[in-house]
Amino acid sequence: MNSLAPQGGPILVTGGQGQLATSLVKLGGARIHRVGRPDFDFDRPETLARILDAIEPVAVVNAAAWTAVDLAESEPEAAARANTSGPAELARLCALRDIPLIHISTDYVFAGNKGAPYVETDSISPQTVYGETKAEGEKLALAANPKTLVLRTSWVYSAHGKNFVRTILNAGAKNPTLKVVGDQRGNPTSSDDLARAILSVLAVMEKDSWRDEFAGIYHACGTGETTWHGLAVAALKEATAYGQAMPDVTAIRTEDWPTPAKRPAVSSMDSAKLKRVFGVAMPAWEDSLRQVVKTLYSS
Ligand SMILES: NC(=O)C1=CN([C@@H]2O[C@H](COP(=O)(O)OP(=O)(O)OC[C@H]3O[C@@H](n4cnc5c(N)ncnc54)[C@H](OP(=O)(O)O)[C@@H]3O)[C@@H](O)[C@H]2O)C=CC1
Ligand SMILES: Cc1cn([C@H]2C[C@H](O)[C@@H](COP(=O)(O)OP(=O)(O)O[C@H]3O[C@@H](C)C(=O)[C@@H](O)[C@H]3O)O2)c(=O)[nH]c1=O
Repeated sequence: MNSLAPQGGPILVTGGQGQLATSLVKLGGARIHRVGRPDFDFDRPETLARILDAIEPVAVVNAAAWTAVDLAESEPEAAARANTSGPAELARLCALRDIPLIHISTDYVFAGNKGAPYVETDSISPQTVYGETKAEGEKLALAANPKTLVLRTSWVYSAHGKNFVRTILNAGAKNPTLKVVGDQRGNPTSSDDLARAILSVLAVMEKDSWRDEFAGIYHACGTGETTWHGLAVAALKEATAYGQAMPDVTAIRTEDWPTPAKRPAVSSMDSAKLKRVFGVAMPAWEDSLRQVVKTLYSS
């Protein structure tokens, strides 16, 4: 993978203490300038221009989002400010300043019934408020700034922040039995891998200068697919190397774990375009999971 040249202007990363923003800070070096609330707040759109003008970035990565999938069902306006109108305004302000924008989106824009990994040209059909607000955000960001790349990722986990892997490891440490949905499939993605991919994309964009064909949608998720049950079992097995007891993990059906938001059944995505255009290959999710579990138990 390409790495970002140490010289060059600042890269603005939104998303505060979130998973991806934290990985970008950890891996991106001195050029990464992370912002979060209250300084940069999609609920207060006037903060956006203020930050852009204070930092004068050469590129922006928007890793800020409303990611509470179930809560979005009852708080659609707040979710839309973070995922739709906020990113649209950010894209508009970037366009006025001729700044490329990498905007992060999700597999939950898809219905989950294709029966094969989704490619970028497949039609979207979000089933949740979170998915709808992200889908609208993609569309408006692409329309507002001709230098927008939308990177759709999925099932993001890391040693920091709130994510399914950490939730399951905590639950497994306390309970001898767990129940996890085994009929939803997707591609687990390490936030460190996603950060490395984004840094490589930025490096190519800088080295080659902007080309119009860079703009558009890309899928960027861990290689290989599994179920939430498969991910839970793999994480818990890795943790046994660090003295954790292995609980009994039962695979259940979606209807046996009722949630306000209806998640897609199979939302796997094909990341081949990212490799084709930027030379970026996403690592196998099992290898990255091993690293994350190691980090969690060594810290
Ligand atoms: N997590 C996942 O499983 C997946 C995530 N994605 C996408 O990847 C991107 C990064 O996700 P991830 O790092 O996991 O998310 P996190 O939930 O870890 O972090 C998101 C951050 O966004 C910030 N934020 C939330 N609302 C607002 C707002 N109104 N204004 C400004 N900032 C806000 C918060 O930062 P603070 O409060 O610190 O300012 C929060 O820490 C998002 O676009 C998400 O939709 C896609 C697929 C899967
Ligand atoms: C914690 C837990 C969850 N589940 C189920 C609920 C749900 O169907 C599935 C996933 O759980 P979560 O709610 O943790 O994951 P969820 O919030 O749906 O994760 C999603 O987040 C957003 C931000 C994205 O963009 C998606 O790519 C995806 O990562 O697992 C169990 O079956 N057992 C459990 O113990």
